[in-house]
Amino acid sequence: MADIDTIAIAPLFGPPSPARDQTDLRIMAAASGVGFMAIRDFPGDDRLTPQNRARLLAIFALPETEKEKLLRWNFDRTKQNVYRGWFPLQPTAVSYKEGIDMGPDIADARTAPIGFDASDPLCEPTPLPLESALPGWRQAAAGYYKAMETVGNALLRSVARGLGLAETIFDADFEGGISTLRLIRYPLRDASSGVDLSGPDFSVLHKGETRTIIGREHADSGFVTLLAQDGVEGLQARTLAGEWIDVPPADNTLAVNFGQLLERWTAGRMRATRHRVIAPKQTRFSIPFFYEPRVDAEIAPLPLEGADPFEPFLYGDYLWDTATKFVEMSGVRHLREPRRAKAS
Ligand SMILES: O=C(O)CCC(=O)C(=O)O
Ligand SMILES: [Fe+2]
Repeated sequence: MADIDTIAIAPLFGPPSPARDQTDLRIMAAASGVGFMAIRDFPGDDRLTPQNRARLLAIFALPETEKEKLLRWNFDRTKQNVYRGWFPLQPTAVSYKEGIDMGPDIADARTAPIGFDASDPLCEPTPLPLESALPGWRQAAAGYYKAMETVGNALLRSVARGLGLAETIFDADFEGGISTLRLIRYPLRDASSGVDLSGPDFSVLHKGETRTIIGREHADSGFVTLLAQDGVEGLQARTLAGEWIDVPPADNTLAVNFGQLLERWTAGRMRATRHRVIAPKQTRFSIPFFYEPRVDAEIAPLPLEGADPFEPFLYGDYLWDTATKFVEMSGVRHLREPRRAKAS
């Protein structure tokens, strides 16, 4: 049975060394094999203590009226924001979760970072709770965002080296990136919500026990996802052989999976692994960080031997196409036109 490797990645933050080469190899093996790994031992890993996670997750304790102020347009037509902000529980959806999506503006007060386009919903500002409602929360979220960007950068270079490419090959595309920090709460599903939970969409057998699905099977769309689980199990990854394996939570550790963009970019050398969440016996929280390029990055074939060429595309166009298929983004697809017309 495939296992998920836990890799101490400190060597990635130092000069070239045999230990760094070894780390690159392990990351490459995880990315091209099961497509999941766990990482620990990196700058900012102290942000992943139970106490520091709790500071970010305190947003869920806000009164409903405060959370409603952060809703997106598809859930509240009086709002302007369509991409960033709050998504509420959708009782009849397979994914039973609520939360918030936050962009780079939470960590960088500059109004026009590189690649920024004010007319693009993918660059819109994040609606945030008032400082007085949650003192210190904004600062904690900004610090967390920056720490994850640093980890993402280090993985980016490791992936480049692992592919045998110049380690800086991706750098320019990620300067001014539009990564998303998401906070998720999965409450216990209300049995009286009118959904028949017995169907195969909604429940699976796990170690002889029937478990409800609360996070629908999917692959992430971006480059790499850095996921902090809050001590409660439930996350599962699908192996190449098609079996589901548990991705257990661990303090000061991030579960890492690779996204569809990376899979496409590397002609399948790195795997965008499908994953899902099955319901634990208590409320579950998680903190994914989707590490992403800038909105106007042109994704073009890499100089990889034997890789099939593809038509270059703009990251923003690809992201909109992919992201608007997720249930929390339903109904917004028509609000953004591709920035580059497809060659016909
Ligand atoms: O909650 C989790 O552990 C997984 C979340 C996830 O897969 C996602 O938000 O893309
Ligand atoms: Fe995911």
